[in-house]
Amino acid sequence: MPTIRLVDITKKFGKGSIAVNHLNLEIKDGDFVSLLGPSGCGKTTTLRMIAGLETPSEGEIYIDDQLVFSDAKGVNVSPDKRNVGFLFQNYALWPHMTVYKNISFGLENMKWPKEKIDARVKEICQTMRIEEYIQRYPSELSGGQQQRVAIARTLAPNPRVLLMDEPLSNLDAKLRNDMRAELKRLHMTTGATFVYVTHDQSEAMTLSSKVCLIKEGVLQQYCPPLALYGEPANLFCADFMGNPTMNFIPCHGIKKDQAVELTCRHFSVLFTPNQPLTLPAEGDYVLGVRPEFVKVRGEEGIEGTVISSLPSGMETTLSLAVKDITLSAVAFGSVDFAMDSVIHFGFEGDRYILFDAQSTENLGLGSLQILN
Ligand SMILES: Nc1ncnc2c1ncn2[C@@H]1O[C@H](COP(=O)(O)OP(=O)(O)OP(=O)(O)O)[C@@H](O)[C@H]1O
Repeated sequence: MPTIRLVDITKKFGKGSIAVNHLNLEIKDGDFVSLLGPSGCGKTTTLRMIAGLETPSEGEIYIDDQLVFSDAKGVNVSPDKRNVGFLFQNYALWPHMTVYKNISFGLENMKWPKEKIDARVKEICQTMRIEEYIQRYPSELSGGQQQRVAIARTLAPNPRVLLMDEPLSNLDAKLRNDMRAELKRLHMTTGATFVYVTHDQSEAMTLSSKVCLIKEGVLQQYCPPLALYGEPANLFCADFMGNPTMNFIPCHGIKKDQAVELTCRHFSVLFTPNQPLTLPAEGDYVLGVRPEFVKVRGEEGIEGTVISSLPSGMETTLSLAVKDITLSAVAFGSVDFAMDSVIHFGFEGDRYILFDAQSTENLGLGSLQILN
């Protein structure tokens, strides 16, 4: 049973500007969904429409099969009746209240009995590992501790759905990592549905069970993060996921039975698709190669010059030039390649992607064989 369903949701601000364009999305019970995309693509607007803080221009929203918004039927359930919790970037705790009071206050407003409130506050403080700060004021806590209190406050009423808008963006890198792990653990233990706005692809990648990648208000792809990484729907999705980013090599292709001979300016390769493809006799393509699939070898393969080599301990990121084509490569382990040295590289496996140069769509995955 889906928890949240958006049906053909559009949001227009003023006259021309369309923030969200005919969005259809089904978020299943217990999912951890990230709304991901560049600044201004409509992530926050989408989250706020689910919460009831923004009114869609068109479409319908269901939460737990209850219709909470419909322009056609004139339904618009108020935010406090949607049984969702929100956590925003500026999670302002009440400075004049202790941690205990910050958490209990909302429950008191909901007319919970006193003993139940007390038990719940203690329980949630234990879950968030903030029991020892229960009598402190926010000013006596670190940023990470304050953030944990804010999460505890949001989770206290047991919302089935937790909506979060870049909740970690004010924290430093180390704390952000700790809080990511905390959120993931929390998602497992509460069994709640999390909807999480971020513009950080690595955050979406590591946290979510599904990623909803949006560009200019239009949904590009909605799938588990590894599927988005390995089988991006188009060039935009491929480029957005991964760091260093995917190599895109423009080429001209001529069909050879099931395979395509690709001429990429300074070298040619034979692309053999994993599944049969229907392709024209000739066409323009973009070959997508993840940096980890550029395999640096001894003396065989395509010749490249090392522009830069960045060993980081576990892996080494290389920038290679094949005349005027620049490629990134990631080699496992700490290997320092000398600047300007000549190396050779090849291709292994079957995760290379053929994109249509015009439509930018992913046509299929396959393997590569160097021809010259
Ligand atoms: N109240 C508003 N009035 C007019 N335009 C708005 C309003 N709120 C958002 N927009 C516009 O709608 C579009 C989507 O905004 P939104 O805040 O949803 O993007 P976002 O993906 O969350 O961006 P960011 O990552 O920068 O927060 C943007 O072009 C924005 O300028």
